[in-house]
Amino acid sequence: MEHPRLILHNFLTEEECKELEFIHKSCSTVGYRPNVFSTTLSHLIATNSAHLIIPFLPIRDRLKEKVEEVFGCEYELVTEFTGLISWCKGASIGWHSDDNRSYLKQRDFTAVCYLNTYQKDFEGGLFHFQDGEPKTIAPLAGDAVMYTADSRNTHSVDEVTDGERLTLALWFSRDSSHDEDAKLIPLLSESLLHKSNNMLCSFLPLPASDNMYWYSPNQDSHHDFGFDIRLGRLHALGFDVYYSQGTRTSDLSELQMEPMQLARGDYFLDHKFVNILHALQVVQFYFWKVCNSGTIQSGEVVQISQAQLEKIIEVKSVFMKDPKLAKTIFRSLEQHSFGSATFSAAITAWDDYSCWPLDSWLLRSSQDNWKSGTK
Ligand SMILES: O=C(O)CCC(=O)C(=O)O
Ligand SMILES: [Fe+2]
Repeated sequence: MEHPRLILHNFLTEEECKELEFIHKSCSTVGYRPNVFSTTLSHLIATNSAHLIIPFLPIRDRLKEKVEEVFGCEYELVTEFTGLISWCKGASIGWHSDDNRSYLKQRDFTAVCYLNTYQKDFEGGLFHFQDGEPKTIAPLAGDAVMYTADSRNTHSVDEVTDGERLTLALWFSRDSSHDEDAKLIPLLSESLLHKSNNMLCSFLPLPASDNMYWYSPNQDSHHDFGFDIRLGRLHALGFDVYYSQGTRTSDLSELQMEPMQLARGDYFLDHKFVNILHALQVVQFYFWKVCNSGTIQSGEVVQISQAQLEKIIEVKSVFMKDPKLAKTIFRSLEQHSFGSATFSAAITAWDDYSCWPLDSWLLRSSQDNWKSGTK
């Protein structure tokens, strides 16, 4: 093959795409390029969200097997990197091959799964190969593209002009010293060991350092411009954030660890979240699982007072220097409806989702999903 590559339609189900989208919109941090956001497996473990790596594992194995088969690999590959990557308005990448840096030479194969769809969820963002066929790929949720990481597959991605273009990206290597599992397993056992007995079943997120969540239009982590992406995502979905103690005593890195409440219009949702990351996870869970069920009833809400409103505005002035920009960056082309009663139901459902019994986890980790990391 002059240009070893393959496109597979419907490689992922719609449900798999939606679950990964939920994880990304709950947990992403600022990425390695402007207007790009990423969620890595090590980040999920480090933020006490290890249960969220589970949906990745079977997909990762399926992809690796497919790549080995398609490219006729004679020995087993290792997964070098697995991550969710989203490109928002303004993101693009010029012609390159994926092994074009000295520290990327171990990358032999690339697999990109599209988790959402061109002209439905975002505008722009077409993928092009420089030579050979197919030349241009319009991302379609569920499709996977696989290619060798060398210069036979030089490619580019057009600038995204609206919405958020989301992919699951993996790189595979022949060099077993670059196996990402070898890094993840110690992190994972550490994270599980530190859970006290009565916490075994619940994963409450622990935010990473606050600058990992700070979007800045010109890539410096300057807190005078840009916004906190957790608040930005909440804001784009119509929520404000309330800390009962206000912001006077805390800076951003302290505040992100504090319990808080969500506000919407002139009322509160009557629930205390352990921190802003927890609130974001529940909100994203709601929009993934519940909001499409329709009926909007009034639920448990509390009227906001003037003094409380002032605290909300204060939080915004710390976390969001540029609210308009946050809405542009995280604009969804889909419309979302919201019902506070169905939201209460989502809080309970989310507790079940984030409750991963340790026994079955350990059982699973000793089985084939992790075989390459433990051999
Ligand atoms: O998202 C894509 O379609 C490809 C992205 C890419 O080329 C890269 O991350 O190296
Ligand atoms: Fe690339």
